[in-house]
Amino acid sequence: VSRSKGLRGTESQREPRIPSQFSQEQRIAMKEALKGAIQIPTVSFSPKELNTTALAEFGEYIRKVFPTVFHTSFIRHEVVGNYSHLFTIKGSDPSMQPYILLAHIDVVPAPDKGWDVPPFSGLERDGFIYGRGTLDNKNSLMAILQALELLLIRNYIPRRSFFIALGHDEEISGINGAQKISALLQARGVQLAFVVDEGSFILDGFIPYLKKPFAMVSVSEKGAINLMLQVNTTTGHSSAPPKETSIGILAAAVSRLEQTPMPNMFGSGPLMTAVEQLANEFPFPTNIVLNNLWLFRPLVSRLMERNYITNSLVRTTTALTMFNAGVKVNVIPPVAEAIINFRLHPAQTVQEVLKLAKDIVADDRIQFHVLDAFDPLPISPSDDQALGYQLLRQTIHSVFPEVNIVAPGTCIGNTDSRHYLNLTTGIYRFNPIYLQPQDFSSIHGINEKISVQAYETQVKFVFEFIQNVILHLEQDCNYVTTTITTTAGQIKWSVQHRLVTGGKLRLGALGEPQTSWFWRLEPGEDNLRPWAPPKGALGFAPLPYPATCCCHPTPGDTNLRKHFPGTSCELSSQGKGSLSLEPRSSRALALPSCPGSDLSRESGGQVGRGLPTETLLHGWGKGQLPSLRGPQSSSLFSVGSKPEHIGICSVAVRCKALKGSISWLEAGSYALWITRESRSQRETQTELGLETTFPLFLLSRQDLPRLPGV
Ligand SMILES: CCCCCCCC/C=C\CCCCCCCC(=O)NCC(=O)O
Repeated sequence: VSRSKGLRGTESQREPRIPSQFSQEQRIAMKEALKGAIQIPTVSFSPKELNTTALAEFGEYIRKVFPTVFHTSFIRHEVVGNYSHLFTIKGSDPSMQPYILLAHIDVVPAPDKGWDVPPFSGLERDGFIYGRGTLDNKNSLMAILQALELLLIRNYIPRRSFFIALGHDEEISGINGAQKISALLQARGVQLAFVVDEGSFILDGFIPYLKKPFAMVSVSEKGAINLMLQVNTTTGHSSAPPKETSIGILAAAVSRLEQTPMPNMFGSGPLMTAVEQLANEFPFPTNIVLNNLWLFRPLVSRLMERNYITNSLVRTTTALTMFNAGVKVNVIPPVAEAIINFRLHPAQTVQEVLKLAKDIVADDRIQFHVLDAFDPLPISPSDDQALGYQLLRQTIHSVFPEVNIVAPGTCIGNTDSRHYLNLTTGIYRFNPIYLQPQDFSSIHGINEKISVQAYETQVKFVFEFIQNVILHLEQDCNYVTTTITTTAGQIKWSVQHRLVTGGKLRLGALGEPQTSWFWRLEPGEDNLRPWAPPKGALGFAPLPYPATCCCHPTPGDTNLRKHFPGTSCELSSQGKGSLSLEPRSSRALALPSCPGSDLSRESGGQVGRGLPTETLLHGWGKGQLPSLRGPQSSSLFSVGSKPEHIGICSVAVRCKALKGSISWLEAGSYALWITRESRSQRETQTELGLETTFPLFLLSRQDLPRLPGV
C-alpha cells in the first residue's frame, strides 16, 4: 500500500508541554490588553457605516500589544480588505492539515444609555471588565493572540500549521473581511482540517431543571433573511387622510408577522442530539420525558416555545428590527419601510420562509425586497472522527473538568465562519466561557461584561487548545489496537505515535471480512466488537488484500476468537520481548506486492525508535509483552520459524491514559507498522527480500484515494 504521505518523520516528535500557568505580571498585562481593545470603538453601524479610523487604530494596537506574534519568523501577517487580519502560523509538519481560529474586531453600536459604565471605557468593576465587545467578540480575538504571544515567548513551535483570521465586518455580513480572507485561502489551495469560531458557550441556567452547566459546541448555524417590506401610497395633506396610510398598512402587516410565529420544527437537527445527551442530567420525571421523545415530543416542543431563547432553537424567528416612514407631521407618508430579520431553523430554506412570510402578510400592496439571505449552514460532524469537535471536547474537559456534557448545537446567531464553507466540512462555534441568560441579553444589549477570571480562563483554553492539536498518544489514548499481518521470519516492529485525542477508537482491519470489516474497542473493555461504518463513511474502504484470518494471542482466551471465527493460529508469550506465532492452519497467505509500500524508507529506516515513553504494549492476554519505555525501545517478535508459518496476529498497544478519556484516533495521523528484520542483513535480502513493511490499517480520509484499488 502506498503510504507516501501517510507516515511522516522518523520518530515521535514529542514537544514538551508548556503549562498554562501565567505569572501575576502576565495576568495583569492580559486583562489590561483586553481593556485597551474595548476602548477602541470599532463599531459597524451598517455595511456603509464602519468606524474605519477605529479599525485602523485596532490594527496598530494589536501590533503594539502582541509584539512577538508580529515578529516571529514562522508567522506571516497580512491585512486583508483594508482592516481584517490574517496570520499564517507555519507548523513544522507540513503534512498535517492546518486549521483556523476566527474572531472579529467589529462590534455593534452601544449608546451610553442604560450602561453602568460607558460602553467603550473598558472599566473594571467588581472583578468584571465592562464594555461593548467583551463577549462579542474581542474576548476571543484578544485571547487567541494573547495565548499565541504567551506560547511564543516560551519558545513554542507548532507542528500543525494554523491560521488566525480576524474579520472587521462580522456584524454587517463579513463580506469584506471573512469572505475575502476565505477567498484568499482558497486561491492558495488551502484546505482546512476545521474552523473554530465564536457562537456558543458553556450554558448555565438556560434550561429549566437542568442544574448543571453544559458546553454546547455549535455544529451548525441558523440561516438568515433580511427582508424589507415597502408600501407606497399617494402622499397628500394630513387634514384629509385616506382610510389607510402606508404606515398603517405596513404596521398591520408586520404585526401579523409578529403575531404568527413560523412553525415549530422541533424534532430535527443537532438539537435532538443535544437533548438526547442531556436527558439523563435532568431530575425525575423530566429525564423520563426527555428519554422518550417518541411519546413526549409534542410536550417538549411546546415547553421549548415558552422561553424566548429555547424558542429560537425550535423555529425560524421573526424579528422586526427597523421601521422607517414619514416626512413631516402634517404630510401623508408616501412610503413606509420595515426590515424584518428572520433567523432560519436548520430544517427550512430561504424560499420556504419567504413563501410563509408572503402568506402571512397576504397583502398585494406590500412589496417584498430581500436585502440579503442565506440558508442554514450544513451540520458539521461531531462524531468520534471529527477532529475539530473532538479537540474542543477534549480541551473543554481538561480546562473545565466540572463540565460533564459537551453537546452539539445550532448557533442562533450568525458568524464569520459561514464564509469558510468551501474550505472545510468541520466548522465549530464555541466560546470557552460560562454564559447565563442575563449575559446573553447583554450581547448586543447593555452592560456587556466579562469577568477577569473568565477571560484568563479563555486565554488558558486557547493556550491548551493550540497545544492539543498535536496531543501525544500517551496523554489521551486508552487503547490502540490493530490487526497486523506477519509472515515467517523474525519481525521487529515499531510504533510511531502521532496525534490522538479524546473520543472513541475506530479500528481498521486487513483482509476480507470474516464477520466485519471493522472492529471497535470500547475503553475499559477487552472485547473487540464487530462494527459497521456508516454507509458511505469516508475512511473505510476495503483494502485490496486476500482473505485473512486472525488469531488470538493467548491460548485459552476466547475474547477475540469468538469474533474471528477464522482463527487459525495462536500466539503465546516466549519471554520478555518476544512472542511466537504458530499457525495451525496451512492456509497460506500471499501478500501482494505493493509498490511503494516500504514504510521504513519513509521512516528513515530507524525502526524501533520513536516509541513514546510510558507506552505499554500488551498482548490480549495481558502482560505477555514488555512495557516499552524510552525512545529507543522496541520489541522483537518471532513469528514462527518456517516459511509456511504464515498467519495473522492481533496486537494491542495500550497507552497510558492520563486523563482517562476515551481514545480517538485522528485519521491519517497515527500509524503502527512493522518492519521485518531477519537475523542478518544477508538473510533479509535472500530470504525475505528487501526489508518489507506491512501496512496495518489506513483510516485517513486523505490517504484513501492513494490506496491501490480504492
Ligand atoms: C438545549 C439547548 C439550549 C441552548 C440555549 C441556547 C442559548 C444560546 C446561547 C448563545 C448564543 C449566542 C450567539 C452569539 C452569536 C454572536 C454572533 C453575532 O452576533 N453575529 C451577528 C448576528 O448574528 O447578527
